[in-house]
Amino acid sequence: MSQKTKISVKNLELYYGDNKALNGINIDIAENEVTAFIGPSGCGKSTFLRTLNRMNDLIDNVKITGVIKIDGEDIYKSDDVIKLRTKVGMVFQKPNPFPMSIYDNVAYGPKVQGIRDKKKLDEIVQRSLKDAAIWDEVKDRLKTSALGLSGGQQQRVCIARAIAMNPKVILMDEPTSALDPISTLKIEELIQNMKGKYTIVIVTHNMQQAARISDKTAFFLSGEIIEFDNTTTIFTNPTNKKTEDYITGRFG
Ligand SMILES: Nc1ncnc2c1ncn2[C@@H]1O[C@H](COP(=O)(O)OP(=O)(O)OP(=O)(O)O)[C@@H](O)[C@H]1O
Repeated sequence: MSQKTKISVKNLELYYGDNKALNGINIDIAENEVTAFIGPSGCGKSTFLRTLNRMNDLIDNVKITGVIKIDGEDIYKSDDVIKLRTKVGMVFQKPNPFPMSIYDNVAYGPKVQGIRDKKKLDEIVQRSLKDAAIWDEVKDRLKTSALGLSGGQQQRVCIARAIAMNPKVILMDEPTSALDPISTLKIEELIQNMKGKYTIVIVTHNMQQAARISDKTAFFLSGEIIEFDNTTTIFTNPTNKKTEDYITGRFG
């Protein structure tokens, strides 16, 4: 497994107005691994995840200080947010396919990028749906609406839509919290199969899920990272008493 740093964060602070939501965040996220963020509600996991592709830029009154580098480039120094979001894709809590066909959902991004060749688009759609482990279920109904799929299938189409942009990093904000256990298992298997090819950062409320699928885990509390280590260490032998209290269910 590669240990190269993909995302390096130094002294990150984030304010919503006067409210400090992230405080002194320092973390190096390894390339092609799965990194999980856990912690109680409101501790800043989603806020931090959103800083990694500048989604917080869309919110009024947000102030960010510190440095986030991806592949050594300061992402807040560049004006090209579109390029950043192409490289750093995102999958949300609730499956949010566009109200269009399965094919068009996946081909949408590549078309916006200027790819017009039908054969090339067919290839991208097929590869992305295969990589998202949903090809076999949808290959005979590509032209039907994505909204007609089950929630779990919709979420895999959304993952295919992210993959179609050829990202290097995929951010997932509680991607299974709206899904049933079987769909959750399929997404977890998919995440396992995607690592090695993508750097995946996932926010999850489900500690068993973090333990099952991630290589590294960061435990957040009140806008700070309390502990960050190999997932097995966090769950079996944490250094910090607060981590231990959280993972043993004493609070949160
Ligand atoms: N758009 C926003 N405007 C103002 N404050 C916000 C905004 N989004 C989040 N916050 C605040 O920032 C803090 C961190 O929220 P965040 O959603 O990042 O936490 P979280 O750990 O992801 O929580 P949850 O697990 O419940 O999703 C909270 O106090 C929250 O109220």
